[in-house]
Amino acid sequence: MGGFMGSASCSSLLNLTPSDLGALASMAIPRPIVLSGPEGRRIFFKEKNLHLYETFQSLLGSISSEFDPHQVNGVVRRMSAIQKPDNLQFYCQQQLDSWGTQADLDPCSAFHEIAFQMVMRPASFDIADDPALLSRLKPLVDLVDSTSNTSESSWLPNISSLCKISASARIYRIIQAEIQKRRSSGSHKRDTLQQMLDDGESSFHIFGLMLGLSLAGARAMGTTVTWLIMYLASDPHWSAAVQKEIETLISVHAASPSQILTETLSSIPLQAWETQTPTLDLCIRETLRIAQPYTAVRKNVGPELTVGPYTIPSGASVVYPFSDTSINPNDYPNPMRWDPSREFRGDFIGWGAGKHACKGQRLGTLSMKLLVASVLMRYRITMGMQAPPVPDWSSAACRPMEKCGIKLTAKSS
Ligand code: HEM
Repeated sequence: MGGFMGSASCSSLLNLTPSDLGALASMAIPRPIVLSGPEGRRIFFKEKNLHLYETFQSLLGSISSEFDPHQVNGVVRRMSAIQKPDNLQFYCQQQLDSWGTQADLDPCSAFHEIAFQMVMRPASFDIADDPALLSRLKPLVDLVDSTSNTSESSWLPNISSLCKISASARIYRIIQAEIQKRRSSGSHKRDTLQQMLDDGESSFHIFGLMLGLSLAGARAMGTTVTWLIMYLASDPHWSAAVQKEIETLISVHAASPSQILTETLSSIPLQAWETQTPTLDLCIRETLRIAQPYTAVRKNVGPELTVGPYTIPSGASVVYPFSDTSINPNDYPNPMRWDPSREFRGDFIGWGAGKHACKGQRLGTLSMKLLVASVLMRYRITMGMQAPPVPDWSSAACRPMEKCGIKLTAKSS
């Protein structure tokens, strides 16, 4: 299977002229309040009147009036039966087969495609198995996602809402067609789409789930796994330690020495992935710290809040940039150095914190481990650089600061 990348731009979806854009840009809304420091962080993640979902509603525009991210939580919980290694490993194998014995990859896209597919798999087997459909869906989700980013949208909600409404409407039509197809085929699959249909959920709720999962999971996972692979490629010590750990896992679980790699990786139980890969866990944690330029957003839905000498009015938007701790030299000396053995002095917020902490942590971690294990066991990875690349914290896409590529060469060739 080849890749399924495509692109859609906001103005091409909406047919906006430059003067439309200018008029929309002039309709600014108040800037958000930025919290920082240990006390600001504590309030941001613990204060019950700071709502995530209220923010979602306003960021996604009017089409999302039925969008219910609470439901995403419930579904992610129900997904646990589906997030098994054998369900996900197939996609790593497919993608790696398409790369053959040698591949020069763009780090900004190669692993994002497979992350999108792995996140969609528990949601709908049909969507994840259809490269053409993924090619149509991913650029639209990317568009909704990019315009949802608070640091990049410059708080111009009028433009971004229009983009979101248009892209969301297209996603809705795609999902609706999938629902019709599943209903009319009479087939009964063991995915979340089927569970929701069996529970009598509306098309709009199913759309909300699909969009919610891909927004919450796909970009974060694509970015993290890309950086994890780039750091391992640049660090022989940690790369060797991770490989050794995976080899041990394989030797314990392989049915026979001749069993093919992909079959063995699929048959390693979830519990073993979760408890017997401490080195990989350290590498993932450090990558989440250094390569996640995320800004969390909330809305104060309660009465005004007092933070030291400051007031957060009712209705105000509040943000917490992860850079406040993740790359703060007081919390992490030499913060841009990737060092999985470092001591964590600040609060680790790689999966968020408090009641909105990531619900896809297990699925995300398992998917990343499977992908890294498949790549490391099959290929030699080189980056052709003296030093590891540096993540650009000024862009939500977290591109490397300098142009670089990932070269994979099959170990057997
Ligand atoms: C490496 C992969 C991932 C990373 C780094 C990540 C990170 C995060 C972070 C930092 C938050 C907190 C956001 C905030 O406080 O505003 C969050 C929330 C969330 N994540 Fe993830 N995530 C990942 C994968 C996934 C996946 C695969 C799914 C589901 C398929 C998922 C579902 C969610 C959901 C539903 C929430 C909101 C939880 C709530 O509001 O209670 N995430 N994630």
